[in-house]
Amino acid sequence: MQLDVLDVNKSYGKESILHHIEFSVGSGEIVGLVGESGCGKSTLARLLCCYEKPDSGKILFCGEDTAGFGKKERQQFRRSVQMILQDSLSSLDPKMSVGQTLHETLKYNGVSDVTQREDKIRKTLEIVLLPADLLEKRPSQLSGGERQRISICRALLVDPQLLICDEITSSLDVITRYHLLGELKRLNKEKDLPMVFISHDLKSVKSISDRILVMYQGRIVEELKKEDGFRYEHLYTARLLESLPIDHPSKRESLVHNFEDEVLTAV
Ligand SMILES: Nc1ncnc2c1ncn2[C@@H]1O[C@H](COP(=O)(O)OP(=O)(O)OP(=O)(O)O)[C@@H](O)[C@H]1O
Repeated sequence: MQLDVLDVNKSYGKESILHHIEFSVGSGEIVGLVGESGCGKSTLARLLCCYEKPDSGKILFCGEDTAGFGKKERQQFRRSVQMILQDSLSSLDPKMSVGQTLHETLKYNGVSDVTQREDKIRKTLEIVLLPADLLEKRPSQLSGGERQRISICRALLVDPQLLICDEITSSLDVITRYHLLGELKRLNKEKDLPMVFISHDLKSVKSISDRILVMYQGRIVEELKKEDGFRYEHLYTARLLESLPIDHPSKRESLVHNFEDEVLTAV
């Protein structure tokens, strides 16, 4: 898998949102994307998934220009590039049990055999560490963390080549958040699955990413690399890092560090 974003620009009406965006995601890489609210992260995510088109510039998926995709190619692309959103409750059908939703996903993607579907769902639930009895429940009967794992499970069912995660941990408590990050990192290692990980939470982004792109007012202003200890030079990045909320008491703080260490040492 190779995703190349080449000089992408995007406006809504007269408002220019993205300016000369350029980056690549290679096989097995996790690329973090951070920036203050409104800087264009979700807009970029929608472009990456082909839900919207850039005004100019190109997005190449495995060397193919996504703008040139016909209906069939776009369908195949949407299967290959799965987006997981923050609000997992609204992305799951409230009238369907979790099991029905997962079966529908596989049916839609051409798996007509029920036994095959059951087998795949069971194996994928194991990956996200969820028990099979959750399949009977409706989304409203699950915790936020369980719903988020179901969203990840649904995305994984179709064997994606790239995951785009947009603020998927922000509504979770700190323990569930770091468990999920650990699972995503494990998946990345086991399946060589590349990800674009968008978040306001720099701690989460640093714990999971190989590289971090820093966005400011629709531009990528800096790229931080894990091998350089995510060293930054831009004043804006310093402000982003320094304005991290430290609103938990010291015991909670040390728990966060322990979980971070766990995530980092488990991989
Ligand atoms: N469909 C749209 N039509 C018009 N303007 C839009 C549309 N979608 C986003 N915008 C504007 O584009 C800008 C960037 O929005 P975007 O949601 O991409 O930012 P973000 O960095 O993801 O923000 P947040 O971190 O708060 O989610 C905002 O000013 C927003 O109002």
